[in-house]
Amino acid sequence: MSEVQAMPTTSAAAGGSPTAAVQVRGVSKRYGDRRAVDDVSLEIHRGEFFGLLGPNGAGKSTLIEIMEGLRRADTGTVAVFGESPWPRNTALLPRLGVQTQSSAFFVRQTAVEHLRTVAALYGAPRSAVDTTLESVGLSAQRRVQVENLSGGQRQRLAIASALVHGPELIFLDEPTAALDPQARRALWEVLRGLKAAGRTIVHTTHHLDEAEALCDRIAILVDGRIAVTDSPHNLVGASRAPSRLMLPLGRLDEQRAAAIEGVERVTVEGGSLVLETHAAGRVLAAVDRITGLDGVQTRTASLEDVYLDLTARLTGAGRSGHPTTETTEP
Ligand SMILES: Nc1ncnc2c1ncn2[C@@H]1O[C@H](COP(=O)(O)OP(=O)(O)OP(=O)(O)O)[C@@H](O)[C@H]1O
Repeated sequence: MSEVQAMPTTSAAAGGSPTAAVQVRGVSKRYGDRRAVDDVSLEIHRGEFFGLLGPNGAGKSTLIEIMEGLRRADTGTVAVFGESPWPRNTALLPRLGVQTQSSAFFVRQTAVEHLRTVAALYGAPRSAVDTTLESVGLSAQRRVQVENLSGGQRQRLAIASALVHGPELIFLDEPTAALDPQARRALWEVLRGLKAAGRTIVHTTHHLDEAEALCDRIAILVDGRIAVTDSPHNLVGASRAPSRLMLPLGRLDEQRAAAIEGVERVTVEGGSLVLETHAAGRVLAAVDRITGLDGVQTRTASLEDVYLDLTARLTGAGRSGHPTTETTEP
């Protein structure tokens, strides 16, 4: 993990909210007949770890690219540190770190040469190259040509390229998509270090556990519109998803389990008898009386449950089916 410099406190740019890193107001974007982003408004606070979630094709990349100044919105306004990122705003560039799903590389260079080139383009110190390579776990591959890196290693290099110049605002579009579990967890620690140092992070992911573990707030985008914005904690707390009690098969027959007061559904999943309930305490006590609690596992609602429930309700629903519930501020 590299050393991360704490952010100096900067005054807000003229016209921007002093607490906002990004302000999006009424932004829409069409590709032909396809409305990829539809009247989106949101505010990302300085120092916040903000997650953008949603099904494939929901418009996450389009929205993030508009915030980065890589795409132009058809309508609406975007302010990044109080300034418009479009047309390409060179004053903003050193303050932004951008990893896209199709990051470009100097493929004939080695990993370290590539990162030195990126660092030089931003005027970043050469010393940052080694610490950044180390932070993404690429020190051992520093002399490997970019074209010979594996998919996951290239992805780590793309992340390093977004971080090497110490940006204040970091956009990461599915940064852990191709990473193995260890690399994914190691990147979480890098990102937590950046957040602790006061950086603002905007992150898209399909890993709900990742969003739950890292994000202060998330927005769930469905069909180009924001369905909900809140902290994972609040969303899970307000969830209607049931708790699940899992018993080793053979401990309790299905009919008897279904007869326990408070049990709403009984299924068999991969060697377990699963009892769904909104009265976990009562059902656990009943299970304890019948068979004891040895080997019984419980799982309460997670962000994944909230996400699946929400997207199932909204996907394919008409436009009127989109409640926009901008909720708790951090
Ligand atoms: N350059 C483009 N030209 C035409 N249509 C596009 C273009 N880019 C995206 N789209 C369409 O716009 C919609 C939103 O795409 P976008 O890539 O923003 O979604 P996403 O939420 O990032 O998806 P994923 O999770 O699969 O990366 C999709 O229907 C996609 O096919």
